Amino acid sequence: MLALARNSWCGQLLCRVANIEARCPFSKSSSGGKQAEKKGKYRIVMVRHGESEWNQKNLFCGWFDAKLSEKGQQEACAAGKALKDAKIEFDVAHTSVLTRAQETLRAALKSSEHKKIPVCTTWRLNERHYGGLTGLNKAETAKKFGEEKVKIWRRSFDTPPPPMEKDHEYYACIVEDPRYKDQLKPEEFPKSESLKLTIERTLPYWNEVIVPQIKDGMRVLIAAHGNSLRGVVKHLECISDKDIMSLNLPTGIPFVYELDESLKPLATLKFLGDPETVKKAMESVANQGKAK
Ligand SMILES: O=C(OP(=O)(O)O)[C@H](O)COP(=O)(O)O
Repeated sequence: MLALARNSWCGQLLCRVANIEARCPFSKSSSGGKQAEKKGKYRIVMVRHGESEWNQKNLFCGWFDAKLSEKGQQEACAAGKALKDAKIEFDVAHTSVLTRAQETLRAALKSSEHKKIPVCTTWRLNERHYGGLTGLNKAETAKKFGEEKVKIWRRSFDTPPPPMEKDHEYYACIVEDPRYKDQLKPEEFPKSESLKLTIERTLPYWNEVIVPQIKDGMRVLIAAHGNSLRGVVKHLECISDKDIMSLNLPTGIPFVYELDESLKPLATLKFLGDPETVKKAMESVANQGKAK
């Protein structure tokens, strides 16, 4: 069953050839000083895309296909430089179907002067579907519904935002996007997703496509989104449903996991960036839901 599913997902992947230190302040164990980094049997690197035009305007984005802002493009190039400085190379990359993640991947690989590698795209790495909130300003939504409510919509584990109905301004451009035609039946299309639901469709791809590649010794890079990556981080680090609420991933700063033979992280995620910058960027993401 799983093997079949794996083949079918692989078949659906749009694989193409692309031309393309700081510790995480989130975890107590991440604040440590200058101990030598332990090297794992395997390594995985992930990056949330650079700032998008909708991140810049502080809008709930989800499956809307926003492009990178100019700052986001610079962040993507800086991510590539950080990877190059850390001498980290890849054999394969995975990304979502959304332009902001793909642009980030392309720019990062280019600025790191990386060799051409296969790039696999899948809707399973898409950002969570933000439902009826899509296109709304986060601060204005907090003013209208209260910061607590917005925090629940943004960060609770299993409360999805209100559904996106057919008359929603962005319904048609998302549901009728031809990139989903062979991947999702109309009835399978999410109307909104909690982190739990996002994990339920991301993890099978992680387990069936990415894990086998890592175990085959391939060096893997994932360029995706704030919440699809929070799901992967939650899974890898076995973070509780409650504690995951306080993880806010910054845009455009790659993070690395050293993994043991069973793919258990040796330590929490390590950002390739200045600790103070990473901390501020994480706080800034958390504060997007404040009424201001
Ligand atoms: O589309 C989004 O995420 P993305 O910018 O990582 O793709 C969301 O709007 C992120 O918002 P959140 O940080 O309020 O969950």
